[in-house]
Amino acid sequence: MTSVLHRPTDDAKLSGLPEDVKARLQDRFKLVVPARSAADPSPAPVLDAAPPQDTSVQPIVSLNNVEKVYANGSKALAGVNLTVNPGDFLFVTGPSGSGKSTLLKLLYGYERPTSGNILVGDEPISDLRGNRLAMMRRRIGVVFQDYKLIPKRTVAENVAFVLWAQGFTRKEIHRRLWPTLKMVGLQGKAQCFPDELSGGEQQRVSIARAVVSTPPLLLADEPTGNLDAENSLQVIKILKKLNSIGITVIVTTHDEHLVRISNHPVVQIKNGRLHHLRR
Ligand SMILES: Nc1ncnc2c1ncn2[C@@H]1O[C@H](COP(=O)(O)OP(=O)(O)OP(=O)(O)O)[C@@H](O)[C@H]1O
Repeated sequence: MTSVLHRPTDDAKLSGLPEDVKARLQDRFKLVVPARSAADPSPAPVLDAAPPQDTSVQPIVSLNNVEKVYANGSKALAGVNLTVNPGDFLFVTGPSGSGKSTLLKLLYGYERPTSGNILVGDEPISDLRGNRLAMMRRRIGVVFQDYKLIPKRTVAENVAFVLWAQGFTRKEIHRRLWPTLKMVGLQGKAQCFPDELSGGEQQRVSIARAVVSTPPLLLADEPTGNLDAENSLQVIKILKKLNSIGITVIVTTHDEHLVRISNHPVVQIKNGRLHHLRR
C-alpha cells in the first residue's frame, strides 16, 4: 500500500475557528496530526523518495486491493491501493470512464466494492448499512459536478438544510451558516434561488453545503467540470482554503491545467488502475 504525502495541519490555521468546530475537525475519525516543532530541523518529505510509512498517523482513507465491477459487467476499478492521511489534498485524474467517480462513490458508500477493503477513518464503509452508513456519511462532505441544489430553496436554505436534517438547533444553524457563506463569498446571495446564480456561484453553494457541518473529509467529483477557467480556479482556491484549516480533500478532475498549477499529490486512474503521478 502506498502513502500519499501527509500535510500536517497547521494549528495556527485552526485557531480562528470556534472551539467546537476545531474540536470536531481534530476528533472526527480520530484525526491524529503529529506536530512538527519549529525547532525540528528535519526537511519536509521528499516526494520522489520512497513513500514514508508513517505508522503514527491513522489514515483517513485506505483502499486495499479494491475491485469494482458493475452489474452489467463494466469493470471500473481493479487492484486499487491508496492511503490518504488526514490533512492531505489529493487530485484524482484520468480519462473519461476511467473510474474516478466510481472511486469517490465507493468512499461515501454509494457503491460497494466487488472485492477488497475500504476504510474511512476506522470504519469499513463498504460493510455499513442503514443508520450506521447514514451517520458515517454525515462525516463526509460531497460536492458534485452538477451541484445538486434544491431548486425551490434559497442559498441559505440549501446550506442550512443539512444542519437541520442533522438536528442542529436554530441558534447553531445560524452560527454556522453565515461564516460558511462568507467563506465561499456568497453572504450577499443568501436569499437568492439557485436559478438566479451563475454556475460558479451554484458550485460555491454546494461547497458551503458540503462543509457547513465541518466534515473532516471532503470529496469533490469534477467540481469544476461545468465551469470556465476563472470560476474553476476560484473553486480550487476555496478547496485549498478548506484544506488549510484541516479538512482532507480528494478532488477528481480531468483539467490538466488545474493539476499542473498546483503542487498537491496527484494519482491517475487509467483503465481502472491507479498510478501515482506526483507524491
Ligand atoms: N452505474 C453504473 N453501471 C454500470 N457501469 C457503470 C456505472 N457507473 C459507471 N460505470 C462504468 O464504469 C466505468 C467507470 O466510470 P466512472 O463514472 O467511474 O468514470 P469517470 O472516470 O468518473 O468518468 P468521467 O470522467 O467521464 O466522469 C465506465 O466504464 C462506466 O461506463
